[in-house]
Amino acid sequence: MEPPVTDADLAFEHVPETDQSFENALEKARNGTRLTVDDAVELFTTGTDREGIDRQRKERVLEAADHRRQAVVGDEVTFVANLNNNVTTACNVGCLFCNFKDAAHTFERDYDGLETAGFTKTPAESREIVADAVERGIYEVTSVSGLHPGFALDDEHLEILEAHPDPKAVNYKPPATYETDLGTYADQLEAMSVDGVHVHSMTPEEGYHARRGTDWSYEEVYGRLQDAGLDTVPGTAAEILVDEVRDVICPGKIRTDDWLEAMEAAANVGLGLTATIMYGHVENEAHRAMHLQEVRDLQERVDGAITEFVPLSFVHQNTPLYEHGVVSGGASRDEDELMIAVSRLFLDNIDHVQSSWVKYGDEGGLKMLACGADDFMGTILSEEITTRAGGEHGEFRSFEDYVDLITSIGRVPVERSTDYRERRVIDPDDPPFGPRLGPKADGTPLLEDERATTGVESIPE
Ligand SMILES: C[S@@+](CC[C@H](N)C(=O)[O-])C[C@H]1O[C@@H](n2cnc3c(N)ncnc32)[C@H](O)[C@@H]1O
Ligand SMILES: Nc1c(NC[C@H](O)[C@H](O)[C@H](O)CO)[nH]c(=O)[nH]c1=O
Ligand SMILES: N[C@@H](Cc1ccc(O)cc1)C(=O)O
Ligand code: SF4
Repeated sequence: MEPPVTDADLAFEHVPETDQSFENALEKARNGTRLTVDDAVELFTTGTDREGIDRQRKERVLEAADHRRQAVVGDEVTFVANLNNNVTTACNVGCLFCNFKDAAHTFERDYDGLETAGFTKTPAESREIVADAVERGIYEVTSVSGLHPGFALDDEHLEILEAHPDPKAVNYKPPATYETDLGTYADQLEAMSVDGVHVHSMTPEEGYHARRGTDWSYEEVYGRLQDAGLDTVPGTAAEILVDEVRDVICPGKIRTDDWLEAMEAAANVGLGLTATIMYGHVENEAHRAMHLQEVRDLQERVDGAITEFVPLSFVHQNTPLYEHGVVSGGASRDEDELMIAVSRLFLDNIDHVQSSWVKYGDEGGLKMLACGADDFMGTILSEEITTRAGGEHGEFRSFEDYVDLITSIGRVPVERSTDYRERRVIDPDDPPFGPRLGPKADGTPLLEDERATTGVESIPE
């Protein structure tokens, strides 16, 4: 066997070295001049002229980002009443940062090994889960899944894959090979479209899977998905948009150019987008800055279709990267704060920066709202990706939790739709707080149910 790669072995072409100074970069950030990659590197590192993070300089970066947030979006902190309904954990892509996946062969009918800990849902099961949640008042379903070899876009795609001369080469096995029939992407999207609920699904990696073995363009694919009920696309699978980093953490995944092409195509057919970065593993500050540049450029090309930027702090505990000793942990709190702040300052064409309580917890999440973030994610009801990687911040936040948390830092709680077009300011003195924007949202609180009882933190004083 090959010896494991370690931090020390990673000789990247891109390193955090610049001709810029920290003070110049900060001055530009404060006066609103568009930042360059070098400026961002200076801010991320709090100056390449010094080793480690300089706390005083860091505070000045955070303050500049907090001012910018105030100028762009004011004091409102938004969140959405949503549900995560991921369809399957079966995936053979093998990303080394991921513990959401389970080897696809463990889902086959004739597999006789240990029962898989993962799941596959039929379209009918998905529909029931979404219908229950809509009944409780949610109005968005986020659905991201493993790349199950039996998953195809629609019946026509299935026929093409069936006729393929080398199905293995296109990561295809007939759905009948598997214990549970998950239907097609179109079936799942149609099933989840209950009562006009907003369906946020089909990352660029899933978009790629939905066209494998065909000559369809991403426009064709996203157009068909939209017809089946897709409303917006989560910009995950971005990880770090620099191929030398992808080569280490996700060699089986689509490359940077493919990710950008898929996002642009989704926007071209009229779908809204979010964008993410998954940071805190092997990448350095130059990679983070280059990623921000890719996202800012993409936002120009798609004419503002990206509604929010979501920094996802790498959760290391149960992942191959950590278990194989490639990394010794995730991002530090200082790095998390700087990630949010530099995102706010660099991405001058994206209005909203999300603070993820799944990744940072309540206390950490509130801190991020003072470092440039203005959105606090959603109620989600269920969470598998972070939890399976070892995250411990739970799977649910109620509207009561949100109102308590947001008012505790003197900001204004606002319920929003996924695309931010609908907003409702919540009066903290007038409970119950909702949700109220959904088809069945009559203001009744979304109470915690048995699926969502793990690890919900108490609200900080
Ligand atoms: C688990 S995948 C599911 C969708 C699809 N398989 C894909 O890769 O796009 C969604 C995203 O979760 C994030 N993710 C996975 N494992 C993570 C971890 N350990 N820490 C933080 N984020 C993680 C990654 O950014 C990944 O793109
Ligand atoms: N940040 C995470 C999300 N974000 C999704 C949001 O809840 C919402 O769907 C989005 O803001 C739509 O605009 N979801 C997760 O499951 N985990 C996260 O860490
Ligand atoms: N589900 C992803 C996060 C995510 C989903 C949708 C988004 O729009 C943004 C982020 C995770 O847990 O890592
Ligand atoms: S991140 Fe997505 S593609 Fe990669 S292994 Fe996990 S589920 Fe599969």
